[in-house]
Amino acid sequence: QKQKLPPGPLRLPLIGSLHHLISGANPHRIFRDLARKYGPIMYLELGEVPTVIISSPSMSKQVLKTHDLAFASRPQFTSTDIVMYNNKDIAFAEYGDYWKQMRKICIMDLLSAKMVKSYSSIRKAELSSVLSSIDSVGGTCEVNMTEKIVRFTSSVTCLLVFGKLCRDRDELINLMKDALFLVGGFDVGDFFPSWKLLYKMSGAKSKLVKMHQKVDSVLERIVNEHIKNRADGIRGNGAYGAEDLVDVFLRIKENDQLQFPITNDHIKAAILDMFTAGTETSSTTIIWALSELTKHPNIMAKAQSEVRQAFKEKANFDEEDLDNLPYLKLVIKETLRLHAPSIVHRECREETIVDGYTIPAKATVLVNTWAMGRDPEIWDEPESFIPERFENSPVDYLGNNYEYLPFGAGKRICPGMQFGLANVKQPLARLLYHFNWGFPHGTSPKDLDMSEKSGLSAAKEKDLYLIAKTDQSLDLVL
Ligand code: HEM
Repeated sequence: QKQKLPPGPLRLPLIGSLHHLISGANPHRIFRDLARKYGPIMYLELGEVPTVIISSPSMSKQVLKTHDLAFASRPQFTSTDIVMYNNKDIAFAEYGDYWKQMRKICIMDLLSAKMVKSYSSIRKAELSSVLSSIDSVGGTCEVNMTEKIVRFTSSVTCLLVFGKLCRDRDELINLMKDALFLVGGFDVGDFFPSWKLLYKMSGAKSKLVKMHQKVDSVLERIVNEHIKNRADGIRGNGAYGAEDLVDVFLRIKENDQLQFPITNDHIKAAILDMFTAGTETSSTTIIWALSELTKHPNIMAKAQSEVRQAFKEKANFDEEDLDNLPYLKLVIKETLRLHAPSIVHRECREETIVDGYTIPAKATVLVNTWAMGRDPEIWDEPESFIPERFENSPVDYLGNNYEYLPFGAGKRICPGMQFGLANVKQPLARLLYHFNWGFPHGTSPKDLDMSEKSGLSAAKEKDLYLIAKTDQSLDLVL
């Protein structure tokens, strides 16, 4: 029987639909514009790779719920294969028993609610140091808030993963940043998997291999230090005496019931996931929220008044109290509508019929969550930042509302959701509590550039510079 592929633009010989991507615009915008013409399930060929773009809630539900199992794999890229130890991590692993084992460890042992709570002291201490550094500028000079926030989320991840053994933190953070950059990029060879020579010719492969060797030697050294400490009877290398994530893995490694025994490579790959999947996503959300708040002074005033009221006469900034900030929660939800990671990547495991169309096995399936977050068919005034739209609304980010999928949905939904939200909520609350915010001299909210970078996390392209004046009348110290 002849396949009926979804509709899509004309494909050129050899390059298929790749010419649509050469304009340099962000892929999520290009796909949104094409979908307006060809519909919410659209077929492209990016070089040799059959690709299906999904852009509506009902089609997303088909892919992420009705046929969840058929779409539970990830496309495999040269870059992740090299950097992630042959995709031995969680985020890029193919669907199968190995991924199931690693994901279970991630959910039960690394990112459970109990563990997320136990990371609170790390968050608090790192945040205090960021706040003091902002305060030290004294409200006179502009502060690069992008730099401060990226440093905060990377430091929290470093301490969480490597504990006290995270000695050369700056070096490690920079190294991870480089590795992340390489993983985020497409290589031309990924579009032409049968042309092996292209990988070599593009030069990207040798760059990746060199970077991987550099990262690997640092990670190997740190993992081995943990192994030595364990052999010497030191069980908790964590920043505050408990286990760090490498300790947790080494403990699990000793369990001989595991279907796939854990090696150093598995540990290093999972560690890299914490940086690639967890760090930029959290910092991007904080930066966008702060940008939207400073751009909208009325919303800022409302959120700030809620935070200051909630912590009035408190002795401490306890994480439990952050649950009593309903307006801040709406601000975060609205930020995640407009500025969530742009596209959810999946791979079709077996030929599947969706809405009467054939999705071929091995096709890459991209759910354009960014486009749905701004679809005028779904949202009133979709381009405006209105936290109140989520007030008394049942729509949440738990993966059941297919118009709003900041953490994805189904089998591969983000396992770091609670950790990510904790990493976003606390810094935002404290930044609003302690400081009054303004724009650098001569600029105003309308000058704030809100364009995004290309890339999965849809981060803000230009760094956010603000003036932060410490409000001396408040009870809590930095
Ligand atoms: C605001 C913060 C975050 C956002 C918006 C976010 C978003 C996402 C999205 C959209 C996916 C793809 C889901 C899918 O395919 O359906 C994902 C996957 C993933 N995320 Fe997050 N994430 C965040 C924070 C974190 C954190 C803090 C961690 C861990 C430290 C983390 C670890 C992961 C992992 C391991 C995966 C892959 C899961 C799998 O393939 O089974 N994320 N995330």
